[in-house]
Amino acid sequence: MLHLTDWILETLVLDKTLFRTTAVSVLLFPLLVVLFRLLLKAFAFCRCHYINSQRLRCFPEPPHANWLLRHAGMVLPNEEGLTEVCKLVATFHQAFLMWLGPFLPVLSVVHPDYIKPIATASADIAPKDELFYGFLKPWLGDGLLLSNGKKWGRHRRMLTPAFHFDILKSYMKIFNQSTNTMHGKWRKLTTAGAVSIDMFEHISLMTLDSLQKCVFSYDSNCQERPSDYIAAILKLSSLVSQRNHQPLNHFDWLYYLKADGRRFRHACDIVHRFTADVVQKRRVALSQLGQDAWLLSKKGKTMDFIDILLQAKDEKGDHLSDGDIAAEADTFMFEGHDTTASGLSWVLYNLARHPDYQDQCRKEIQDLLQGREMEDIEWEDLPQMPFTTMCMKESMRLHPPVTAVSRRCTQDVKLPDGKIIPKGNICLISIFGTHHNPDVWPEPEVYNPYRFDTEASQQQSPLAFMPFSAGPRNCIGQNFAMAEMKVVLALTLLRFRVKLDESRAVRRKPELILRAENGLWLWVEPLPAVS
Ligand code: HEM
Repeated sequence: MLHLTDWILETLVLDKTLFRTTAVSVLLFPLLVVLFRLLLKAFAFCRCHYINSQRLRCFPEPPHANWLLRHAGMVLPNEEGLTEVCKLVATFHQAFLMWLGPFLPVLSVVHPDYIKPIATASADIAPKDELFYGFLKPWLGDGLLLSNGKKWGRHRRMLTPAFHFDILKSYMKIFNQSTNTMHGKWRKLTTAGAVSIDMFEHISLMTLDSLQKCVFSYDSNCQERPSDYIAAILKLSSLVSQRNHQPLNHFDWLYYLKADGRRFRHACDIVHRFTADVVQKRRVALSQLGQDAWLLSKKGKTMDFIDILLQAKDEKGDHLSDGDIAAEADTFMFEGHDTTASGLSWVLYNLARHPDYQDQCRKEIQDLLQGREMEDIEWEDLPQMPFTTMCMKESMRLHPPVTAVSRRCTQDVKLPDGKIIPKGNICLISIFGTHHNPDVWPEPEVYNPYRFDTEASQQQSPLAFMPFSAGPRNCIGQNFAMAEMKVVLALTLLRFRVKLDESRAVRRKPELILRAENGLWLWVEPLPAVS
């Protein structure tokens, strides 16, 4: 009996041990598999990284800041950072490789010959890289700026007619009106004489006002009284710029826990609600009236972007969805306001630094408008201000509103000297670097509008000057922007003189667009009307 009990106990103990051993091995096996897979992945990653690093060795590298961070933090988004870029470009005339930490190489390209194969490659071979634009996604969705592949191609074809000259022509009245509103404010501010004004603040509001009218036919009167929608766009632009420079906030889960993340969500909601509302109401009107009656109702009125996008059709005759139209409208509002405001603020700054050129522009515009009853700039006037246009271009060379665009090569890209950019790498097409490259533009820091006279321009590579980028993904709004900038600049110089405010140092600040730290302040002095 005793013997039997012992046997049972022994068996039980044995079974328990066996059970434990089996349980451990059942758990251990998948763990080992996972570990093995991770090891394989790490090995594959190291191998790829090694091969990629070897292939990238043909590109020169500036000295590392330290062995771990390598070049990270070497080019900061401030005045010193831009000075550093100029030094790098003066040393490496075509391209240079920088490592943002041990594993992320970024090839900066600063010469037209090197830029050509990347910028003109098909949008599939050199798509946009998300690293620099990712934070805009919750706001702009799959609009033209952020989409890639087939969707981008279809939308680009459908949206191109929206920027046809016939359409842009009808926006001239809006550009004149919005400028007049801004100047009305300046007149009030300068009743007692010249005052110092932050160009960015005033001009950004004015470009937003214009865009809201061109995109939605909506007059929020935002230049004179606060508008929730416009405040939300300004908030979103500044939050995205801040987030770019705060590495911890790059993690979505952390960012949206913080106050800034919540502010971002709230501002996105305001913007999306406004856009969706306009699109929906317009869609209802179109379906209630029918295409023909709806078009008839628009006769004699300005067709805004929403109207044009509602009618846009692809090759199969399919229309854009409401969501697609909203994303494109939000993209135009974002991409069109700060860029144009930056271009305008910097040209006024450059003309304030060069009063002789400012006078020459003013004379050109006075001659153009001489004897006219209305002080309006007409569509036909735009080609009639060659010197003013040269000054604008030279300003966008020296202070490009967008300083760089990024691409990720999905195939090896061959450069003219035989070097290869290996597939998978990020290329930063440095617009600022190219515009400041002494090999491309002698004495690059000198503001000289004559670089853009007809003869000199013909001798330059078309990629030496590319404020609007180049190739298939260039700026779709460049003619819109040039027309608006010419109207605003011409009317401003006609009515005001701008001078440097020596008490406030101007320090450049490359964010999503090129700004000035603490604003760009100029003295604005009203001019007597010329009869
Ligand atoms: C001075 C003013 C402007 C400058 C300097 C400028 C510059 C640029 C640049 C450099 C790009 C290329 C971005 C990239 O490749 O990552 C771009 C793209 C774009 N721009 Fe502009 N822009 C200006 C005004 C405008 C305006 C007024 C609009 C619309 C109303 C606009 C709409 C767009 C859109 C939708 C894209 C994306 C195009 C695509 O990827 O197919 N831009 N812009």
